[in-house]
Amino acid sequence: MSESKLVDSLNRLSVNNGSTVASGRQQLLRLAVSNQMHANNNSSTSADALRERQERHYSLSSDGNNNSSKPLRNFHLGMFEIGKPLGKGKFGRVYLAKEKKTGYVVALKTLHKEELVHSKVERQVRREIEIQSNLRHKNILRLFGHFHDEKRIFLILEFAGRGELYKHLRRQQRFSEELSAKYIFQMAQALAYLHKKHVIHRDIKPENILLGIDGEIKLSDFGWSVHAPSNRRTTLCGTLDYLPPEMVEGKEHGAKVDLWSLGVLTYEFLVGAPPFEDISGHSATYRRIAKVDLKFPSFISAEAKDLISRLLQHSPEKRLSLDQVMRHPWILKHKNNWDRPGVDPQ
Ligand SMILES: Nc1ncnc2c1ncn2[C@@H]1O[C@H](COP(=O)(O)OP(=O)(O)OP(=O)(O)O)[C@@H](O)[C@H]1O
Repeated sequence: MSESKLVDSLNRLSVNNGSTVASGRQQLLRLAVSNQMHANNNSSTSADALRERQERHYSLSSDGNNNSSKPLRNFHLGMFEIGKPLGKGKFGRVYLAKEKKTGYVVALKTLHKEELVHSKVERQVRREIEIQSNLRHKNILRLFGHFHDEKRIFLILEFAGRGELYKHLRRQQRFSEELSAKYIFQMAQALAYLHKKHVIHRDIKPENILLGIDGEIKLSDFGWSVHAPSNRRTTLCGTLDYLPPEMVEGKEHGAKVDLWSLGVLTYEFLVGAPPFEDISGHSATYRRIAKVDLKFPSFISAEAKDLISRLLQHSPEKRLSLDQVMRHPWILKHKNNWDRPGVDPQ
């Protein structure tokens, strides 16, 4: 199908054609709820059906062998009813879509091959697909499968009903200590799962986190992630504000980079801006990171300061472990209040 025909079909099939932004959001939440009800009513859920189909037809192995992730002619565009665009990525749009057979709602991400080649990121995308499709955790966005046509690659992703966490943060400016603690605990659980599978994410930031229908964290964007054996990793990647000293200084790095970024994330949730941001430019930010030039506004609690300072340690070995994060007094202090109405952003 050509791009214009696809857009045409989008307009005709739009799940939410012509409605206002507010009612659009409600509509999306309803769809996510319908996914959940679907799941509750069937012993074998639609998500399971999608996954089973994927697993039967994609013999993915974790050995990093590229041939193993070649899509067979299983999924194709005709299997989906395409709905409204959910957002725009660097290499194409993301659409709401429904698998016709099961009625299961997913997010379909399109990547234009030509643009991937032009930006020299084909290997990165292949790695993202290989890594993400092997992950199963409630706080990690599922990649059910992928397929391609002549011009585009399509990723079949779990639909995150409450959208980007970044947007909620910008709208609220900063999160309460309760909500921040809840998110950081869920992030620590997701990272513990990844690290156990020897995967380092390396690009943790609010823009790469989505929220599920119950307001739960869905870590996404595995474009910079790597399988972490014992070899050196010195590629400079990630967003400046979240880079740990060892990467700024071009040294080898391991899973502890994600612990540093978790510290930056905790700070940004509570303060509304990352800790080493410097408007005078990149080299000033680099210098502040290398010096761990950390300052707290007065409204941050002593427990939160303690956790952040123990994560933002220059030396990777000195950073807290994920287990220690999950058992930290700041987390324990707020744990009982997480299910209280009014904690989650609306
Ligand atoms: N699974 C999803 N569920 C709901 N909305 C999504 C989903 N995936 C993406 N979106 C929406 O689409 C937007 C763009 O998608 P995405 O974040 O993947 O693009 P991107 O930031 O350019 O990522 P990449 O760097 O991988 O290209 C997001 O900001 C989000 O609003």
